[in-house]
Amino acid sequence: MTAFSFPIVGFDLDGTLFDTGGDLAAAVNVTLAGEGRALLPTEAILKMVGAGSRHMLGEALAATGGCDDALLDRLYPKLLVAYEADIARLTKPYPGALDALDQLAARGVKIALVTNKLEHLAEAMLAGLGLRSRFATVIGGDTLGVAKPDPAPIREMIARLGGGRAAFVGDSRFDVEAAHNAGIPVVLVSFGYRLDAIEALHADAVIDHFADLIPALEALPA
Ligand SMILES: O=C(O)COP(=O)(O)O
Ligand SMILES: [Mg+2]
Repeated sequence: MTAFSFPIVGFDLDGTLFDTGGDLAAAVNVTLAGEGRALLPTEAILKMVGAGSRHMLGEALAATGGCDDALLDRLYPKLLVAYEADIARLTKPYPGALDALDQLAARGVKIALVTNKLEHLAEAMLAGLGLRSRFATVIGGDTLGVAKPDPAPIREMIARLGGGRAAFVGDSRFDVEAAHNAGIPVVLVSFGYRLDAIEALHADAVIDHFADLIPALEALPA
């Protein structure tokens, strides 16, 4: 078998490999309820995911009566406690995600997780689902002090995995920009948590199902 075109493939977590929206939305709503705020529908909360959980909470507070830094500082720890307490209750891999990881691993590809979730929460979620061993490395939004769309997490992924040609798979503007800022191509999944229209993001490829991932990676220009 000839070597796969990308010896390193990185994945975003929320809305890409894992449907985390139910548990994220529950934690946001527990936090809003504790403040006497109105609850938000899951679909509204999903549009707030991508730039980290503090940003998500800020948007949720802004949408339910207002937000300032002092309020966010006070409620953010509560959100994290609520989320970690139930981090893998509704969360599950998207259809075909684990198969795609298996197929890449069978081709000798090194697989990374690069998320804007806090690293310890990403680790807790993976441990809760028994899936940590699928990833050669996990880089969170707080691992380097800068998060996607900064290219640093993508560059760190490539460095940790020994260098070589890499591609990234994500669901949001933050993923496309981080990958392109690091100079690597990005495959966008159409089913994740996205505020922007797909066409506005200029991904190198778009897939609707993980069964299409390997052909999409193979079709990317060398
Ligand atoms: O925590 C977030 O807002 C987003 O996390 P992600 O980078 O895995 O999509
Ligand atoms: Mg995402």
